[in-house]
Amino acid sequence: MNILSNIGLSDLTALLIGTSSSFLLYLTLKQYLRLKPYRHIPHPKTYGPFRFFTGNLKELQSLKDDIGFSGLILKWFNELGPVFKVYFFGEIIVSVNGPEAVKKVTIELDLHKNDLTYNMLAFPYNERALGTGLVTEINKEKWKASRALFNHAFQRNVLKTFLDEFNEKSNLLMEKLRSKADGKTMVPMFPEINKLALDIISSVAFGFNNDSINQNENYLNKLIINLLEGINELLIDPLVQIKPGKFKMISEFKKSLKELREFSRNHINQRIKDLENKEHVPNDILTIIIKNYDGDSFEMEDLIDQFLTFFIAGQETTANSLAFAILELGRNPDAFLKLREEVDKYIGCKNYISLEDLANLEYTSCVFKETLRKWPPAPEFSRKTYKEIEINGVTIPKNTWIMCSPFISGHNPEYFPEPEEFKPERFLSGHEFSEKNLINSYTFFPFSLGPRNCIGQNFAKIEAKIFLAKFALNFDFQLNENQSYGLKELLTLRPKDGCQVYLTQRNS
Ligand code: HEM
Repeated sequence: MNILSNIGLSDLTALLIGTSSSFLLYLTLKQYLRLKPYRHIPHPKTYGPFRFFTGNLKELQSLKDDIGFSGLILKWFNELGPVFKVYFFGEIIVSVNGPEAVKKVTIELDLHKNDLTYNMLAFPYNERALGTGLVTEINKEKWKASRALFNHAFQRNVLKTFLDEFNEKSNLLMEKLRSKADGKTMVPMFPEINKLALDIISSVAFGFNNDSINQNENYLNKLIINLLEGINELLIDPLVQIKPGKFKMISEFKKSLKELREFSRNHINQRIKDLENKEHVPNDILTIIIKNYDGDSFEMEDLIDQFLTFFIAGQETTANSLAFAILELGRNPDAFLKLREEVDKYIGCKNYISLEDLANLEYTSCVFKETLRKWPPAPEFSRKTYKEIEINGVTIPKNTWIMCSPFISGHNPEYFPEPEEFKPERFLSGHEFSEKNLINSYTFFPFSLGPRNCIGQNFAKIEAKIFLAKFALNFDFQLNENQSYGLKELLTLRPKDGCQVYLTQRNS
């Protein structure tokens, strides 16, 4: 007789109940032990019948677009203070805030990047995307070697040699915008600025004329958009891979990634060949990298990772911040007039803006900084503790995912009174806040700090100031009142409705 037939229905039920209870007990114990070392760190209120497990998942899942993840953690910071944890299942993130904490994490302890977050950019859907590029390289020694190579290419004296490209691409965009400046055509500025940023990085970093500004739909632009969308989906929903409704998007993602890597490979190979044949090549960032290329330490796939990294890091962030800048200038016409007064005085009718001219544009710089304070495109960055550490008197265990937030700091009224107001003046030298040293590297850090700060910050500042100056010299504008001023927070922070304006050619 089969042994199972001897077991009655009630025995089976008892067995099932017993097994499930043991499993639940096991899960509870596991979660208890996981949370135990963090019990002393406050966390936001949790909701739902399984909140012991799901933690703060419910609030994270019901994020309002207008606030975004950054707005939510700002709310939690205001409720809980400088060090708090957020958790869902076994994942625990400790948010640390305040100048001392930021200095400790980024400089004094120089913590490693957190592999969990950066792996989603490096190898999303088990495909090689940004791979071991500069942003996503976790191994410190390998990262150091590539950073040393790139540092040279991003020095101001090297960037100076690319000013023609920065000017030329901005002029092209101004020309295109002039054709729409009838006061009636609604112009979505974000996609236009995005194309500008793509064309500049293509030309300055990789020496090719992408010309997306003059095209409605650009091949490279489309591939990059598909790539970012795929990564974004994964970041907000780790279960996306098993959802049939998302299969098409994932397949588009994989196809675009393959094409992008192929495009990069061909371009790099061509440049290597041209250099070997002593052909004339542009003295761009790619040439600098290849000339310094050490075959022992870099493979072609590594170079492709870097190529893609610069395309993405160099485009999204700057484009987002410039779209926010136009939105803020539209809502603060006095600031726009001051900026224009300055560019009229120092640039006037010059078509070419030099580094010396840029140095005179102090108010324009302040407008860019104030935009980055309110709307840092990379609103958080994460690190991992490699040993137990103490921050603000709070012990944080080894192997903890730590988060620092330029967004929280930028909205802290202690350093930035009336943080919701757009006041570029607070960054003027001699202003009471700069005098009191309230605004410093540890309260304002949109480009991060320490060894892993943004290598492209000078690049971004040049691009931003040239664009803003030329825009103010050429146009008057009104915002489309019907647009939302909310946030869209995916991989980066951007204006929800993409900054819609009506342009008119300026009456001088
Ligand atoms: C407004 C514009 C920009 C902002 C706000 C910004 C912000 C940042 C931040 C916060 C980081 C640190 C990220 C982290 O720790 O995970 C970073 C890293 C990086 N950024 Fe930017 N970025 C901007 C523009 C650019 C541009 C124009 C480029 C290239 C041309 C660039 C290339 C990079 C690279 C390669 C890294 C990684 C550096 C490393 O780890 O060594 N960024 N950026």
